[in-house]
Amino acid sequence: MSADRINLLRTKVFDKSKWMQLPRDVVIGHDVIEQIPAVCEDLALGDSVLIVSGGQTRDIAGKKVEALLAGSYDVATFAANDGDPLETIRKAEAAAAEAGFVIGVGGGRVIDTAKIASYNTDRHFISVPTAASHDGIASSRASVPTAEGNVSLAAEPPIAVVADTAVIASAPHRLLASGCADIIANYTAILDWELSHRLRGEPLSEYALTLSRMTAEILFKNADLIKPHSEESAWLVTKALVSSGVAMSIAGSSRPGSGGEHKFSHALEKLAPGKGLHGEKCGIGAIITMYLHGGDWEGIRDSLKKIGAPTTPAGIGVDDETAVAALLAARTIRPERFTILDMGLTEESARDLVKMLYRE
Ligand SMILES: NC(=O)C1=CN([C@@H]2O[C@H](COP(=O)(O)OP(=O)(O)OC[C@H]3O[C@@H](n4cnc5c(N)ncnc54)[C@H](O)[C@@H]3O)[C@@H](O)[C@H]2O)C=CC1
Ligand SMILES: O=C(CO)COP(=O)(O)O
Ligand SMILES: [Zn+2]
Repeated sequence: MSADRINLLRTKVFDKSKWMQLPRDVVIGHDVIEQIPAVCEDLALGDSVLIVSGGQTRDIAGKKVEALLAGSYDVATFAANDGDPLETIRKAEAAAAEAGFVIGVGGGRVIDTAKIASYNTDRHFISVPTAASHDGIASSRASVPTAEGNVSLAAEPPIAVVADTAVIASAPHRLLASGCADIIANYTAILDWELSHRLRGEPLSEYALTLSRMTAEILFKNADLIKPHSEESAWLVTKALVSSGVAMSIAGSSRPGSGGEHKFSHALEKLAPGKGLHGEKCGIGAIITMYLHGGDWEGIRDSLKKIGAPTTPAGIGVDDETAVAALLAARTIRPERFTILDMGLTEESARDLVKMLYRE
């Protein structure tokens, strides 16, 4: 190797720098919500806390967290309502600026609101999921709906995750199944990432990719064990969701967990707002994108079925024509994120795919 080439490689190696932020304390298990005061004390985050939760999730666990901390901290609360997400985030930021640290208690929307507000006000954030419905529990990204479709924003990765399996197992099974589908979608997200790497030279993180794939594999292999209202299932899925979020934090983007199937899901959210949960739509999308990649699409469909997640647009109250429109509109969502759906899918093919792959 010439001296010039060696110097070039050296420069490349020494120029490289990356900052990954990962959770410090991850506490998962039965009744661990009781350990929140100990976690806060261990991390020495300050004297005042903002607890962000939703209308329903405040009753499910938010009030409990408020009561547990009331003796030792100055506690303020914020309700992440169903209104305009950007407006909610702005208000949450104003509230976070008055507190020493932030705790998000709820589903994906609440946790995203709390983690963006924390990031923008430079506050530490603790993630307390009430459902294993999404892999944003531990990630450093937030997915926020806008008029142009969901955008992926930088967000505060949780310094701690406290996931109480008793709370999570009590949630409707649909939420757990949706979280499983969000993880199973990692398979196709990774294939899209590799495609973009080969075709466009997009940088790839081997570690993030491997962790994301391994997480999907563990869940895929254990699909038979995922049962409604079982704490063991809640434990298995929550661990996978944390691991998938860590993969995103390693990558510094949602790439390891979000490809064409997510663009399809975001397009559906625009075309049929409120129909289906996030993970449900991603799982349905992954059936088609896996087929387009030439992979085991039937395996994806069958594991979703086993877990109890929907496998057709009809399963979430969406008609086939809307699914076709979402497949075609996927390319308009985050066009810089190249996926198999950005390779010239025609309307005729989209219609054929929907007819062929979405049969009960
Ligand atoms: N930041 C990231 O990396 C990621 C973010 N997301 C985002 O997360 C959101 C999806 O999260 P979801 O949790 O599916 O939606 P969500 O936050 O809207 O929650 C769905 C419903 O479940 C209810 N719920 C939560 N816990 C419950 C419990 N224990 N019992 C009964 N009901 C309960 C909520 O009140 C809500 O009505 C989307 O906005 C999505 O974009 C999804 C994946 C990754
Ligand atoms: O949902 C995600 C990973 O599961 C990430 O969300 P985005 O598709 O908005 O990046
Ligand atoms: Zn997702």
